[in-house]
Amino acid sequence: MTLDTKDAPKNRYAGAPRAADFTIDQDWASYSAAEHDRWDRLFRRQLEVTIGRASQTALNAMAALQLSASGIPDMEQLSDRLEAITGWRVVPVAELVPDEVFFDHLANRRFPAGAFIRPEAEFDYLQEPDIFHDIFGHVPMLANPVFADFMEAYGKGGQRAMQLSQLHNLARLYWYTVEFGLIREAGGLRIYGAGILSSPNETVFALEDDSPNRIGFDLARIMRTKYIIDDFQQTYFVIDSFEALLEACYKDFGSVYGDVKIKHDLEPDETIQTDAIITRGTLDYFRTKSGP
Ligand SMILES: C[C@H](O)[C@H](O)C1=Nc2c(nc(N)[nH]c2=O)NC1
Ligand SMILES: [Fe+3]
Repeated sequence: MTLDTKDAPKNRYAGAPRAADFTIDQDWASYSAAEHDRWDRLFRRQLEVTIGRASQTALNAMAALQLSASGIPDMEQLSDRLEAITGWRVVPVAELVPDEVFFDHLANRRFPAGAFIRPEAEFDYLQEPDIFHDIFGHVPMLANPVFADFMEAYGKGGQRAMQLSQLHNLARLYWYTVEFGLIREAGGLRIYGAGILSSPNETVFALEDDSPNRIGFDLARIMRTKYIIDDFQQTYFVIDSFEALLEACYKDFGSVYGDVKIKHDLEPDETIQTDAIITRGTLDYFRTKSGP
């Protein structure tokens, strides 16, 4: 078994022929033994750290979708299992797609997943979403009917937000829920955000470190809150249930955008009077990071 040779392209799908909707052929047979082995090691490590920390919804869905350490999933076969549960399919793309393309796929219950797997050199951390982040992090939540409705509604909301040029506000909702969301469950706070679920260190940090704030979900507050893209989050927002999240998003966003537009943006570590503070963070991690 040969590990990635150093001159292996970082993303061998980068030049793949793509359709108008940016989808490509996953060409599952072209994955190397080294790539399948990397999936298996990522999967085993992450499953171990997510047990007891991930939302029960996500863990149940992993079993229902037969996600396992048996090599990189074939998105067609995985989609057939997912579609039978919530009507969603996973479509292969080479890399990040333009926002309007992303929203159109979500609005049609298609989740664009990167077909490439991170190179060995980026085993622990990579910036853009690869197949492990997209399938281990995002797909299980799409097997939950309520969350599946929320993601479709988000796709439709995205197209409108672009017309109203308030996409940055909606992208913050995606960031603080779909990517970095926490939920209150019987056993305490649990994780449903894909960006956390696919990161071994942030899975522990998000629930157990004293540094970050943990604040009750508030739609307009979230739309005003800037976020960090290259480190742990300084603030996590907590929903009471996926039903409550969906309910909150059935509001007319037009009026919410109006409110948000006239108020100033909030820093990622800021807390305000109206916050439902669950844990007030020490922010120590960030203070030490940014030097004495
Ligand atoms: C829209 C969303 O907020 C974000 O900007 C995007 N995410 C993604 C994207 N494209 C892919 N493939 N995966 C994403 O997660 N394009 C845009
Ligand atoms: Fe993601």
